[in-house]
Amino acid sequence: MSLDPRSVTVSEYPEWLRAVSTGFLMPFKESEEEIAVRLAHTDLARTQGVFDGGRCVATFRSFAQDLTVVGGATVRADAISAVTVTATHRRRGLLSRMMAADLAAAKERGDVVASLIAAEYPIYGRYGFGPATWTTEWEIDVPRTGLDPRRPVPSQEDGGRIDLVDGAEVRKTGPELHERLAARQHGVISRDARWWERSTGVGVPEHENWTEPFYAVYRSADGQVDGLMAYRADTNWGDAKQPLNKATVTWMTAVTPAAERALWQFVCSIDWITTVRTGYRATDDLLPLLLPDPRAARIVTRADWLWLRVLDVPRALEARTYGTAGSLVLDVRDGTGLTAGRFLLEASPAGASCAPTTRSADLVLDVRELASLYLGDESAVRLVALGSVEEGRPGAAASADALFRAGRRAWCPDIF
Ligand SMILES: CC(=O)SCCNC(=O)CCNC(=O)[C@H](O)C(C)(C)COP(=O)(O)OP(=O)(O)OC[C@H]1O[C@@H](n2cnc3c(N)ncnc32)[C@H](O)[C@@H]1OP(=O)(O)O
Repeated sequence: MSLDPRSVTVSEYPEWLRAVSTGFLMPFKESEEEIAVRLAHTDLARTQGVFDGGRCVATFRSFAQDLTVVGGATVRADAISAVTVTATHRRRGLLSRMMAADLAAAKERGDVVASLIAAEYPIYGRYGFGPATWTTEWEIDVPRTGLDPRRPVPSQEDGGRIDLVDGAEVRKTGPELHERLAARQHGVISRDARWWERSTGVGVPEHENWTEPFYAVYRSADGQVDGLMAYRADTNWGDAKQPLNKATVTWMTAVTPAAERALWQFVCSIDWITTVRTGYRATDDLLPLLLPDPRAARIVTRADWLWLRVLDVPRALEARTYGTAGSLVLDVRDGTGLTAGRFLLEASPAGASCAPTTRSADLVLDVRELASLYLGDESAVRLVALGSVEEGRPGAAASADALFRAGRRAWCPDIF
């Protein structure tokens, strides 16, 4: 029997969902109601499966996403998720076929990039994806921070205030705050209403054992919500009756340095809390330097995060802004032919134009290296040193870095 990827029907969807669980090595526990909720949020035309007899043995889905690029504009991304091939059917090319079908449809639709969070580093480079953002998690040894436990937070001079709020308040104020973050932070992706619901316990399946976090909101002196933090705490006490509780931040959004400072110092000031785990943050997060002793924050995770695949070089490069004015000829190699070609980029801090050219190339690179350069998070000079980008003109990589690099690192706060 031929094993061909195809879109999944409504009646096949529960079996498809079971296969996703199997692929991710998780028991399948979804109730009929939970399956119906998931189905209502799934575009079956973009949900692929491979069936062997009655059994689903491969899964893949994509959905529309907006990605903030350098300068604050957004591009439409083909967000890829739920990629699995059951162990019995692996390494027969099923992922490659599902990926090819999805990327071709995304190109046809006019999506500018494709995006995903890679389970393992070696999987997606062959399809033209490259790591475009990185993430870092810290663990803070609170007694070592140098923060004075006798003082209130935020400090009286700040004028802002922190309040604990409930999930309904988070659903009300969170989306606008995220929009403000997206307008200033490249690498941020759109969140739909369901993200806010699930993050506050609405519609979370019982078997996920969700527990309500604490939500802290920071309001500036003029009453504007500039930051939100969700955290949970454990109940660890030492043998000598000392509190040794750990707070784990599940997510934190702040759009001003004052909000960032106040929320981090707040969570580090809660009585009993001796350890704070920050969750996945921007690699250049202000956090360590907001503490009197930054070494109190120890890096526990540093890893690639959002991977991109450029589908339309001119539109991708025209959407972002650049650090300086200049031009660059990029010879982009793309094994699939989706967006190969030689392009002249004429860039400036105000914007750019990009079009096919016959001029000689300044840089020769694969489309996956372009993905890593796209949000300014990788250095062309470094990629030349690694042998993965070739200079057609001496000094072209340094010129590319002057154009592409941004003042702050790219950061994607979400997983999908
Ligand atoms: C966005 C997301 O959802 S990330 C989640 C990805 N899913 C998982 O990690 C779940 C567990 N793993 C799996 O389900 C599968 O092994 C998959 C989806 C990673 C790969 O599916 P397969 O059908 O086996 O891949 P396929 O046969 O198309 O392989 C294509 C190529 O990638 C290579 N490849 C596939 N998976 C891996 C891997 N994990 N590590 C290294 N190489 C890999 C194959 O060797 C093959 O190489 P070749 O073209 O040189 O011959």
